[in-house]
Amino acid sequence: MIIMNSLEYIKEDIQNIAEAILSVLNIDVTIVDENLIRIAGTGRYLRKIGERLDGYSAFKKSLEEQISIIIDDPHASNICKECDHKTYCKEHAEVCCPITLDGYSYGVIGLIAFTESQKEIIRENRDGLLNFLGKMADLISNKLKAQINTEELELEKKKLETLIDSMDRAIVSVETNGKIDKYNSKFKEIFNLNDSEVEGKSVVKVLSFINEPLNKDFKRYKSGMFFYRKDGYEIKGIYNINKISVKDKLKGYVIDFIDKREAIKNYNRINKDYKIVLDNIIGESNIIKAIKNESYIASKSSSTVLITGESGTGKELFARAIHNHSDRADNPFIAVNCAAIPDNLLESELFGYEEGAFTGAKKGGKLGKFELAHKGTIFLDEIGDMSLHLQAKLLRVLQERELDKIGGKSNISIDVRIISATNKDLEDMVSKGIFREDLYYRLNVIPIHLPSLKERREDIPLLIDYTIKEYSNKLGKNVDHVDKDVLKVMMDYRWPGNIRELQNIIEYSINMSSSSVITLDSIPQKIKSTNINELIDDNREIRTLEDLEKQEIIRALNKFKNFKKDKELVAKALGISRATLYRKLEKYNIVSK
Ligand SMILES: Nc1ncnc2c1ncn2[C@@H]1O[C@H](COP(=O)(O)OP(=O)(O)OP(=O)(O)O)[C@@H](O)[C@H]1O
Repeated sequence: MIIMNSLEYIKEDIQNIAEAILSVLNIDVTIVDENLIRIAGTGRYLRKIGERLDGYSAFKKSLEEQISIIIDDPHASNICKECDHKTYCKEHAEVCCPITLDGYSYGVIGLIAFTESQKEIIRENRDGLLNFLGKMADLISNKLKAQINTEELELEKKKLETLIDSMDRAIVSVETNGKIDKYNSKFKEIFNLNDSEVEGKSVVKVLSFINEPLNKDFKRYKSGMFFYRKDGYEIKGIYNINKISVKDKLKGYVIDFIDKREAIKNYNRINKDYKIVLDNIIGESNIIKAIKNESYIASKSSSTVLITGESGTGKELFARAIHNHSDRADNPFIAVNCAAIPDNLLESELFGYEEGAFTGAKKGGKLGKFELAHKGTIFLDEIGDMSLHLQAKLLRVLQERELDKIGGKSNISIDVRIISATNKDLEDMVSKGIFREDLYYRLNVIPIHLPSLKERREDIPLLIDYTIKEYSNKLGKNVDHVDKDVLKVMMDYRWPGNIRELQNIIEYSINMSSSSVITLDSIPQKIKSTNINELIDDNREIRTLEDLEKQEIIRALNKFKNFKKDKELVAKALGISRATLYRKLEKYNIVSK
């Protein structure tokens, strides 16, 4: 919208003013705009509205020099002598005055005498008329100012409305008595309301959960969780109430609301540009290529995926890429680290609870990660750390596709794809009875095993290159490669922490580098002497040989348990005879089928 700051836009008012002046003074009036185009006029000037005053004239001088001019004797006037219209001018006298606003000329208003008697009026009232015309010019410029202000306000209002309407937050402003004043479209949308249910209504009638914070305990509840129900429609989210004060006087409130599920969806949408896809995962080794291929196939299915691999091998990265290639990509990807949350909290984190489920339960209850991941993917990282109690609950969710919330009266059906990951040997845990076998099979429909970095050394140069770029950028340095000695050391190193460790080492080295190349001087000491470090780095408890032997036998038995000639295969795999195998089973008290 362009602000209409020209007399053209108030010409009707100006014409009324011209006619009013004529009726009082009985002298013709004409008004031109900043381009000397006549926009109002009386008498013979009425027909000339819209015409332009060409050439030099008193009006032009008045406009350009912002001065009032009075001509009561055209023959003696210097202005008239120079005027381009002098040969056919029928004017006997004139008074004109510039219309200015904020130092800018918007036009000129003039009184014109076409008869001797009109000329006499001008002559006799020179000062009075000049003063009067000045007042009329002010009247017009004030009118123009009011018009500009109104349009500016209108423009600001439109901008604000558009801004507020395009927000992904619902917003409502209320007066001090709680009456709804303004709201945006998102507000109606998330609460499933139409204008007639909102306009002028009391906010606590529309949203009962606002009653307490607004009327009882503002300090305590100025933000909180809400649960809203209307005709079978339900949403949960978070509200914030802000006071609006003018000169320390409370004038009302602005309340904003976030629909939790939508916020997560939007988060995912916003991050779409940075969404990891399989092509962005660095690695050209055959093994990684094969895994990318398996992952792509897995992304097109809704079966569970179990990603195994040492810490830092990219399990979460692959899980995200699988989600992003799937038809769930527009819905949430929710990652939960089962090892990082204490067991009693993990249950409510995963499954949520209803309001009043237990002492200390939050008002409005809590949405569980499974609910948040509805129609998307949940990534259960470190699944091997989940307690048996929660394993049983998870199994139920997998089997029934329903959630049984703590304190919930009814079950909630969910549509979530499960990808889990672990760096533990789940099969071993199953054999020891610390991971449920039935759950293991449910989770492991599509197994993906990520190799450690040392198993795909050919990818190390690529990863170094990529990571240098990433961290050089982040740290504002211009390091761009490693020299050949560093490359050799890095190719030989054992990388127990895999890619995460490689990132850590590159970040350190970039910090230590003073040129564009990373040399042996800038890399950490620990990776320079691989062999010694292998010994130092491996902090695992030393196990007895008997213990190791027992574990390997159990592993082999598990591996071949579904084969007919399992004992023969086990013995062969262990490099011992069947008789020795039986002896050892007895020795270690291992019961097998
Ligand atoms: N192939 C890869 N290309 C680029 N970066 C990678 C690659 N694989 C992993 N990374 C990066 O390495 C880091 C560790 O990856 P991620 O967290 O996926 O590993 P993880 O196996 O899930 O680790 P943990 O078991 O410790 O949770 C992340 O910063 C990730 O972006």
